[in-house]
Amino acid sequence: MKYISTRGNAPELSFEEAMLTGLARDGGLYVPEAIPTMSPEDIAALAGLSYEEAAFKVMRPFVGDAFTDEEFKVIIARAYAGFRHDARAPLVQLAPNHYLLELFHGPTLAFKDFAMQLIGQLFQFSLDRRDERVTIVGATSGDTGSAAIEAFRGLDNVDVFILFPHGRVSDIQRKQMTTPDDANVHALALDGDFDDCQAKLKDMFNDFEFRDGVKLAGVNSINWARVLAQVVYFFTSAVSLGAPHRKVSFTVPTGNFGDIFAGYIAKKMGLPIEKLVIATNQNDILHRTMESGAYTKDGVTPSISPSMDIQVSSNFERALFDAYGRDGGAVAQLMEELKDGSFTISQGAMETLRDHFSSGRASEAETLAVISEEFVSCGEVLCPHSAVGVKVGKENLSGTPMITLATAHPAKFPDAVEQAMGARPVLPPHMDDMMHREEHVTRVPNDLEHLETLIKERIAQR
Ligand SMILES: Cc1ncc(COP(=O)(O)O)c(C=O)c1O
Ligand SMILES: N[C@@H](CCOP(=O)(O)O)C(=O)O
Repeated sequence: MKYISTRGNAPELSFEEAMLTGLARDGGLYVPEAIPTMSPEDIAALAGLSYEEAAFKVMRPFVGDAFTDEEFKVIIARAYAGFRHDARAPLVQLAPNHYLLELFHGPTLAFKDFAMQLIGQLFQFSLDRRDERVTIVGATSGDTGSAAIEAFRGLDNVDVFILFPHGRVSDIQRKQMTTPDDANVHALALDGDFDDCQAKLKDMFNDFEFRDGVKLAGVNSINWARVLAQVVYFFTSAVSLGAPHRKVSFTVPTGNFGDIFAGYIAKKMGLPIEKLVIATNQNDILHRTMESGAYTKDGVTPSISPSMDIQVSSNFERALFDAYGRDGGAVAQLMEELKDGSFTISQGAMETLRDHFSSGRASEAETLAVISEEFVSCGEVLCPHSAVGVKVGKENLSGTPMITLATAHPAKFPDAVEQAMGARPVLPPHMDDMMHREEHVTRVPNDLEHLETLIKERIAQR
């Protein structure tokens, strides 16, 4: 299995190399050269397996010879051992034909744990075997950061620097990132929004002297392994509702487009998915793009679903790559145009995108209303991101079962939930003293040179 860049001008890599490399050297994102498929019989055979067993079967073909079967099984087992629900990703019913996939039972209470816990194990295995060390820099709008810190804290051969937008994450999200006191964890509060954090991260990858000097690695969904791990729960949830004999649809609260892209990969692998619905908050660039064919940046407005406050949606590039017939030159051209704020997608590519994806948006008032309605109607307390999904999912109900992804635990966003339903959700016991823990954080300007210098100094001190 080889991995190629969406911009067509970087070396082809193995799974392990692509995982440790992060961004391709031409600025693109790695994708498999070909998507392995599963037959209806293969998919049917997932029924009754544990989450870990299903994960092995779904991901194995992508991994090639990087790990033996036994090694990969041990890695998967360790990754999910810390989840607080036996099913890992339980499905609950909200209404006739509408289901909620709870993805917040991992250690940091968001869907990011599914991939990050696995990546943490994969990195440890690879780095130990190669006797190497890396510097991970991550950009976060709130959830990726804490998941990465949890997965890599305390390791000798990894430093983790997390850039988060100062003042634009919830208090709990910030505390999750700033209270670990491990020497290899560095929380950096950047003066800017998430797009600034992600842009700086990509600038670091494109500065080859810095990148090679610190051995930069990425654990955002830039990293293919992140996307791959997220493919699994599309299979397990669909199979539990009757796939491959019955089609299902998914609605995915979307920001950086990694999660819904994982659903698209599941579909390409053979999972019978009728619709993949992109659900956006008021930062609705993806919804506007699906309607108009023009991807136009419009500034980020802070919302009550802060993890989705994104305008430059990194993984959309992977979808464009396929929609343009895997023409890396065409994608590179669009990304060049985006530097001036927008690009227009060709009619043919838009038709391909619309074959797979539809979209919707939820305003702040609609998000709050859904939190309250679902609590009253079925007792489910939604986080604001999941509520955006449920609102859009409801609008797309048909004869096909709809699975909406619940991407975070409501207790990560107590203010919004309290505003909606008048009560504050409770943190799980392992986090209940979170607000009283001491914070370790450095405020940083939105400046590449400053950030690179700081990172080099911190590494030198270790
Ligand atoms: C809670 C939550 N929901 C939804 C999203 C959006 O997911 P994606 O960026 O994969 O589109 C994020 C951020 O990634 C998130 O943290
Ligand atoms: N919402 C994310 C943004 C980064 O997304 P990623 O999937 O590329 O890591 C967050 O919570 O940080």
